[in-house]
Amino acid sequence: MFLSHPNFMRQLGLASPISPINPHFFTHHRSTQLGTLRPRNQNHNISCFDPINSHEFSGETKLGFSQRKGSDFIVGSKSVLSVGEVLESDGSERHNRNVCYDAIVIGSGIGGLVAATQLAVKGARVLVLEKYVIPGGSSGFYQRDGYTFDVGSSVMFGFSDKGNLNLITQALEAVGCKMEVIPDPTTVHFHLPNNLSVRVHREYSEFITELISKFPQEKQGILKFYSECWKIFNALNSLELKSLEEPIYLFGQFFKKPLECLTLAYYLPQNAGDIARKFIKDPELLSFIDAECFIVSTVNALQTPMINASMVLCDRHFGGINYPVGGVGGIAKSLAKGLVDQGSEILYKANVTNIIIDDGKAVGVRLSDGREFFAKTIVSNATRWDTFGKLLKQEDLPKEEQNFQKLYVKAPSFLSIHMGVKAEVLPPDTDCHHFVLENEWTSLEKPHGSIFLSIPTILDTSLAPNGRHILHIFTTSSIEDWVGMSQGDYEAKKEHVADEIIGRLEKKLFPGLKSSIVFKEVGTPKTHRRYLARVNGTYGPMPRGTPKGLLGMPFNTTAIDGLYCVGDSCFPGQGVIAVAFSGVMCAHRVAADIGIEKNSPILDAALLRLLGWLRTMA
Ligand SMILES: NC(=O)c1ccc[n+]([C@@H]2O[C@H](COP(=O)([O-])OP(=O)(O)OC[C@H]3O[C@@H](n4cnc5c(N)ncnc54)[C@H](O)[C@@H]3O)[C@@H](O)[C@H]2O)c1
Ligand SMILES: CC(C)=CCC/C(C)=C/C=C/C(C)=C/C=C/C(C)=C/C=C/C=C(C)/C=C/C=C(C)/C=C/C=C(\C)CCC=C(C)C
Repeated sequence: MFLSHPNFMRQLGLASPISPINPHFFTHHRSTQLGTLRPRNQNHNISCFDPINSHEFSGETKLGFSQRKGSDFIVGSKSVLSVGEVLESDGSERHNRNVCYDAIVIGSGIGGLVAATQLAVKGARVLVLEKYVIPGGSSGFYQRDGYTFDVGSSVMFGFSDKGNLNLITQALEAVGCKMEVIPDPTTVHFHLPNNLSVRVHREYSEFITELISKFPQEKQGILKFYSECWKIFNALNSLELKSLEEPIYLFGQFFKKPLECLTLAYYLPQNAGDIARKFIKDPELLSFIDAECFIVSTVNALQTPMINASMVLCDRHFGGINYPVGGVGGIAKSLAKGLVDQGSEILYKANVTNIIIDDGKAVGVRLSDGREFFAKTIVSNATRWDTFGKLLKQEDLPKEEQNFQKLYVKAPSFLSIHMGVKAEVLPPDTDCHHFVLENEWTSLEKPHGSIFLSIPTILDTSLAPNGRHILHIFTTSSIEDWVGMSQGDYEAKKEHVADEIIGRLEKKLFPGLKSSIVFKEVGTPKTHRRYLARVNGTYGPMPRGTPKGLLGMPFNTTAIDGLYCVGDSCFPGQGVIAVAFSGVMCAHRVAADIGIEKNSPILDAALLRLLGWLRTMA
């Protein structure tokens, strides 16, 4: 029912229940029968996913890929039956609790995929269970009428070939993949109140010169604030990044890089707005710093952890923002393929409804169709609210989760408009990414107050038909504004709000925009809730008040033995690079717990107690 719903099909990029996003993906699987199980036939020489000329799923015999139960797909190189299942002589499947994986990962967002691939390369047997039909979650893609749209933002941090913080590049490299990227000369072009226009150039000196030219009286303040960010970024960039919950690594880093670790420990409980106020007095410049933080945290600078702010305000100049050729969706596809190449598996259309607990330990999962899978550890890439509110049927929320929910609320979702427009509507030299807040600084955090706009076809023309550009417009929006109305009212409201937002962009940036539209599709928080399986369509946690920097953010372990969380409701929060780091940390902690990385139970217990205590100070 879910799959055949017309909106669902349209969101997926499927014209009808059987027509594919990517023809190669489905055609080959439909041709395979459950009964025609093929022997394992690995081919590790397959090159990485090429999202444009996509044939990566085309060789079902290459990857051991088969259709199951008429509609579900398991991708893996071992066999078409998963390890927890046994084929009976009558052809039926039964589940075998004795055969199990090292880890089951619920969800294939970038957080889940990085955790899974990192574990797989350490030698673990991993099964990823994804509710949707392709990997990536909010970093996925969909195709329509010759356009390839990124589901979420197109601004990719951590995708350079430099330093230690290029976590997307490293995650791909770990599984033998490399994607071609296009350097973005401008991270974002701000269009702000009082006609303040600032371009964040790739070159740090150009950006600083431009900002100082707008606020000459604050030259020293600007230099000091951004230098403080560099101090933190350089400290981060000097560390080997692994689990901060694993004492042998953590103490080892303190021993090897004491100054850098102490720098990070010092800034861990601090927020960017407080530090900016030490050096800057001009209220408009402080509002600009708010906008700088808002675009990556959906809150102002006073609520944005200084470590996170430094990470993004510097990486954009250090490694630069780089866009993957063929679209953001190629990252998840490459990781999923890399996972399979390592001998692990991914099962699509696998909706986990329960985490199975045995004697207080997470031991397996149950799907909506009744199938069960078992593993030594369970990693949830669903949000913490979904994990503890839906997948675990516990009466009492563990104390740690109560604390998390006391400190953090669900960040709003987005209204997103994906459009195809006639190319001539864009003036020459239009930047790829824009942030628009026209009149009042006070509207920054209000629903629909500010507008994000990405035009990825400025960088990669292959994403749209000839003579067309993609405009991906989004603005924060809450689910409360979209529920409790008839379907007709809902559709009318979507059209009305989208028209208003497009009108604002027409006035501010592109005269004639409305009449240049050749394709338009509008998604609301309900769309995000439905297709990303995220409660209220939220894009992660947002501090309820003023946080103590990152101190209150939970890491990956949970109060349930054997259960870990990964993704944006874990340290360090929202963002592809942030969830990639959460995946790296999670894989390291899980690997230590299952004995494939060094561990020390005594130090573990001491560190976990210390971290728990530190969080209570947040
Ligand atoms: N430019 C950018 O930085 C950018 C772009 C896109 C996304 N993002 C970020 O990515 C972050 C989210 O990444 P993430 O890895 O935490 O998660 P995600 O929401 O992207 O992916 C979670 C995946 O888990 C699946 N899932 C959830 N519940 C499930 C269940 N019960 N059974 C099976 N599958 C289930 C979903 O279908 C989804 O594919 C967001 O914070 C967003 O900021 C950032
Ligand atoms: C443990 C203890 C207690 C202590 C110790 C000390 C130490 C050693 C520490 C350490 C630490 C660390 C390592 C940390 C780390 C961190 C990190 C890595 C972080 C990161 C972060 C990131 C982020 C936040 C990101 C984000 C991003 C985003 C969100 C993005 C988005 C985008 C967008 C939306 C775009 C826009 C668009 C337009 C404008 C159009």
